[in-house]
Amino acid sequence: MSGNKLCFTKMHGCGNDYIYFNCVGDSIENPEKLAVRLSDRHKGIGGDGIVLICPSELADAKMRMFNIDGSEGKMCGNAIRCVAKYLWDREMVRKEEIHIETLSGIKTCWVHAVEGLADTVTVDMGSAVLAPAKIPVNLAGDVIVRRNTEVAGGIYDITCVSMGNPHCIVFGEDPDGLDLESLGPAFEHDPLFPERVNTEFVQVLGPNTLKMRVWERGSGETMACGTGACASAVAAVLCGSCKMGADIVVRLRGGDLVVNYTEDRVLMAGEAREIFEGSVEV
Ligand SMILES: N[C@H](CCC[C@H](N)C(=O)O)C(=O)O
Repeated sequence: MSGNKLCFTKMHGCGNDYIYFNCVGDSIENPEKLAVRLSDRHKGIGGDGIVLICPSELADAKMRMFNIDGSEGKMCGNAIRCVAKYLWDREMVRKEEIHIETLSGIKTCWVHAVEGLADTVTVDMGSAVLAPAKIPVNLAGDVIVRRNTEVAGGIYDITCVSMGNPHCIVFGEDPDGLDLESLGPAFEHDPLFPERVNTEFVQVLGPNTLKMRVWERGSGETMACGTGACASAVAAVLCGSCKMGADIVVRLRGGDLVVNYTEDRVLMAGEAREIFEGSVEV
């Protein structure tokens, strides 16, 4: 540890909680290592990873996020809503549209405020990417939709979508009955996915309503995954269970997200919550 103290803000979106650092003034050395140490729920602050809010020459701010294992995610749906809230609440950015640079491009956020503070945020998550090579997944074909595949030590019908990060969606019965501790890593580390994968286990509850559990690449099971909710909604439309252009409610362990998938973009809306601030020796 360098011995200096850094201020942080603990925030979550549907229970997907991260430790946020305002790097507009400070830079952080070795965020990969910091993510591992501070995410520990017993010896650290506790969280699904860390998020750096950095200056950007292309947008209002730049978001970098690191999973519990220190790997950097290219996009994070729950975190980007919290970054928009952070910028709005502190009057760092008070605009109708807030543009945030990520490793998967610049995303646009719209803040919905209650008594002057951001309550929910809508994000234009960009287009869903379906080409296997761009997800990436080592399977042939134009798209992977309910493809019967040998993976994770069994045979599953999988659908693969990228929302700037890789997702594998498995439809079935109530996911609460699944042993994610063994199933999750088996998918995450299957050689089918050269960059590993986030895996969503989804039950169709009714028209435009899904129930989802997720095993995240680099973080394990989380209470919610924004990009995963988007990928699951896209997959459900591709499989004919949900309608393109409809508001699809994705029920996650930590709360609900609403996703609207059209040909050219995926919109996601959900809560963004600030829990506490603190300082930590880094
Ligand atoms: N574990 C993901 C990043 C976090 C995504 C998730 N927390 C979200 O809200 O989108 C990855 O390595 O691709």
